[in-house]
Amino acid sequence: MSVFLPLLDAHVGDGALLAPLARIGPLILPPDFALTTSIPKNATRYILVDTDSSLSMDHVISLLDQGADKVIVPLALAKGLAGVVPAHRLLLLLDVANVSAVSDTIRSGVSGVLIKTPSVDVDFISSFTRFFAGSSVHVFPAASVEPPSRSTIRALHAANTTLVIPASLLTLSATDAKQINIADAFLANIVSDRKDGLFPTVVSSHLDGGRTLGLVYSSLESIQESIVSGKGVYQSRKHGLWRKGETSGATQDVVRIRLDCDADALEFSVVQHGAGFCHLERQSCFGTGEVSGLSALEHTLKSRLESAPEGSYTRRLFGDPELLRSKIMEEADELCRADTSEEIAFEAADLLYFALTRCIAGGVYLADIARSLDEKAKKVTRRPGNAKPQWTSKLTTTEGPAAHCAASTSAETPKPPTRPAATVPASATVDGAGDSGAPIRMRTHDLSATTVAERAQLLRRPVLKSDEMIAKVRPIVDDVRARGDAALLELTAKFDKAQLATPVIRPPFAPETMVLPDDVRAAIDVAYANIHKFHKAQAADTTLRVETMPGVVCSRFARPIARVGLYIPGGTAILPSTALMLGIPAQVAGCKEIVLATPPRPDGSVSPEVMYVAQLVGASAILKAGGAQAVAALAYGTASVPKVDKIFGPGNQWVTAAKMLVQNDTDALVAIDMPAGPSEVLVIADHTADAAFVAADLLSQAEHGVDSQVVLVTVGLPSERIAEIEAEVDRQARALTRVDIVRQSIPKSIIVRTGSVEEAIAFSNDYAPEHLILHLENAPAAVAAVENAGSVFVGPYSPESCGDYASGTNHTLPTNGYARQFSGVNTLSFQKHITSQEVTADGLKGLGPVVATLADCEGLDAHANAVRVRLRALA
Ligand SMILES: NC(=O)c1ccc[n+]([C@@H]2O[C@H](COP(=O)([O-])OP(=O)(O)OC[C@H]3O[C@@H](n4cnc5c(N)ncnc54)[C@H](O)[C@@H]3O)[C@@H](O)[C@H]2O)c1
Ligand SMILES: N[C@H](CO)Cc1c[nH]c[nH+]1
Repeated sequence: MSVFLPLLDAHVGDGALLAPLARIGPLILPPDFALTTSIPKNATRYILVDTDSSLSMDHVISLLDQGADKVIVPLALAKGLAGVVPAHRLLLLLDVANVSAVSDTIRSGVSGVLIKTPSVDVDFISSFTRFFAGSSVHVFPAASVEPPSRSTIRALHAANTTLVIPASLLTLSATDAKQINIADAFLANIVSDRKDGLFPTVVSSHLDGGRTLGLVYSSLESIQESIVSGKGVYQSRKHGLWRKGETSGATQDVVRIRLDCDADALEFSVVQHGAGFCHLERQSCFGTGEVSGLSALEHTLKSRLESAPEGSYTRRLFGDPELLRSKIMEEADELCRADTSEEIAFEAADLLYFALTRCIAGGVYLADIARSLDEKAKKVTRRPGNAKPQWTSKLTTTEGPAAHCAASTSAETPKPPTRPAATVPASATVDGAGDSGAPIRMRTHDLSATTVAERAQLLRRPVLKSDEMIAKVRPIVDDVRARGDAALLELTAKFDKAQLATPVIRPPFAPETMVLPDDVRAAIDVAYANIHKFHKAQAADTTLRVETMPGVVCSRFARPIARVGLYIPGGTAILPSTALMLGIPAQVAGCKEIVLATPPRPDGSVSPEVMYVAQLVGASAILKAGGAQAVAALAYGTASVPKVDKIFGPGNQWVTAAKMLVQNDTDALVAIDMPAGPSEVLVIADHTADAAFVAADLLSQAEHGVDSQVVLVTVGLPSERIAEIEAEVDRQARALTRVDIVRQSIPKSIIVRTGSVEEAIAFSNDYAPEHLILHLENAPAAVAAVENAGSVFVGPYSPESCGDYASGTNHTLPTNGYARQFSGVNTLSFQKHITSQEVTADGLKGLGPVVATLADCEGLDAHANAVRVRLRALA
């Protein structure tokens, strides 16, 4: 049981308390601060969801999934969560007045309670702990503004309760009338049964599964210093204070300090550096201290990475990632085929050797793997755990088209691993082999039979609520804002699995980073030319001048936005086309700083296609980061990332929410292009439509992401024709490399039956699609009725793909119904307009009295005076 629990909030000063507190027990944190990277990795986190919080049950569960150890929730939430979340992860937040109102069901569904009381009255508190026999009871005197005394902490502990102390009452300095030193609080209960007053202290190795390293002694002074410094400091019975490793270099990082059950001995869990803990230069004072098994392998691999002898096989593996990959696959296969227990152990050992080599090469150690396992064990939401199709299919090596760019790269060029291959299973073959799942179907609705409410429901998109997403991205944005590059690099390692030395690269970009097959380069060049031509024609490069009255000339002229950030998504697909669509108008508009941000691949590189486009559009920097962290870095700038004035580009919900968040922060002083979201298309089809064309158009958007939505609006089509289109969707979908994504997006999509072109267009105008495709007998005539759409594709030979890549129009378009009020990205999005006016003396004689009268009317004398003082001078 902890001696006390600190309650922290996002305003915990400079954060100096965090690491020392994390060494001595769990931290209580508010939800928006709980998962930020400034919380030490070794911290045990209890998240306090206060009574006035609007957090949903799903959100609370997601906090546990993301690694919170426990959540402390009010009664209303506890009622829903008890039985859903394991009791040992759930604590109940209660006001002392409501203690007796807690039902037995709730009591058995939680492992403890945090009770808010006005003050600390130990007798009173003891009287109600019986309601929670067998549970942990934490007491929070919410109104208290004075620090607790050590005797209060002791008394509460004796009553089997733990005191909660807000961070504002805790200090690293000496205890005074306003704050208590954290070591004083931690040691409030400690008693020595020795004459010299010291405490026996067991030192164990955090990395070697808690192996005992030795026995030492601690004093109050040494413990205090260890808590604050995080280094192993003890009390030598002969020489006084002993800072371990001060002379030998064998220092220790303290991960955790614990008191034993009767508070007369301690355990220090440490990471030992140098020759070892023992003065005989051994790991442990008990035995020779030689490590074996996985720890021994880790030691060997680490030293091989630093300096492997010539001819070492491990050295060859570190230098040849392809060989290492093949060996991992081979050994995994052999392990699955092994029969006897001996064979299984033998093959598993081989697999672990290659797997650990992969980890060490990537800077990952056993402790990181253990941490990841622990994090996974904390997840409350379980996945079905089905194998990805390429591992269940008999045909395991089908290469999807995504492999094309890399596959056709010349032999000398290192083959860039294409991200889609890693995240999207290349599962299906053209005949759909390997996938015998249910038909891939949309839901059909007849517009004439729907109520007003049902119609409104059809117009909605299947996206998460933006306020929930904003709450999720806020800690990431705050972290990058506070810690700049350090946070950016950590988040990139976390979410994109790339270990970078620096997040930014600047031109000239190395030619070997842009090596492309000839056909890909030529296609990019044609797309560049078309998009450039169309966007150049949009540039506002002449000054508008209008003489509104004699002698009063008003003008308007455009200037480029100086610094722009262009987000190029990279989670599930590489999108050089988006780099073209954002980079070209920025270049045409004359923006001086063009920062292109995109998530790096796990090896830290950016795809050669995106690199090539970056060079074509004259990017001044490439930020190798994705998600909310990239958006935050662009908005606030870091030591290496230039701050920008406007952020453009599509992205997943993390990107979109972060854009919305920074846009609303006046400190960031940053604009965004539009609230873009998951891709969507609405296709209107009549009797002239080709079923295969229609199906292909629907799927071209459905493959973008699981949250993409596609809508088919039919005009007077009988059921058999609709069935024909549905069969085409199913057949074509099974042939796609991204069939797994389509399987999730298509069922969320709809077919809407209408009786006329007018009815169909009216529905489309209400839906305001990002893309509108017209498969109509007289498609060009229908365009006149289109009121709301991002971009329109007219007639059977205008697939949306042309606009996505190369016809010349832009593909960064408003989604989620925003086409009602936003245009797609265009050259003017990168410019701002300045107005000016020049009024002659005669002009002022005519206009001045009008202005003065209006200023008088508003009671703004100084405004009127600015005119009258001149009119008097002219009189
Ligand atoms: N409207 C358009 O013009 C257009 C064009 C192209 C793509 N898109 C859309 O862009 C999106 C691209 O999404 P994507 O995921 O492939 O790439 P992305 O680059 O938008 O997102 C990847 C990043 O998301 C972050 N992320 C992922 N999971 C996270 C988590 N759990 N916590 C915190 N951060 C997390 C990571 O930092 C990662 O780098 C799709 O929805 C697609 O439909 C839209
Ligand atoms: N269809 C996307 C816009 O919604 C853009 C895109 C990129 N690559 C292919 N298509």
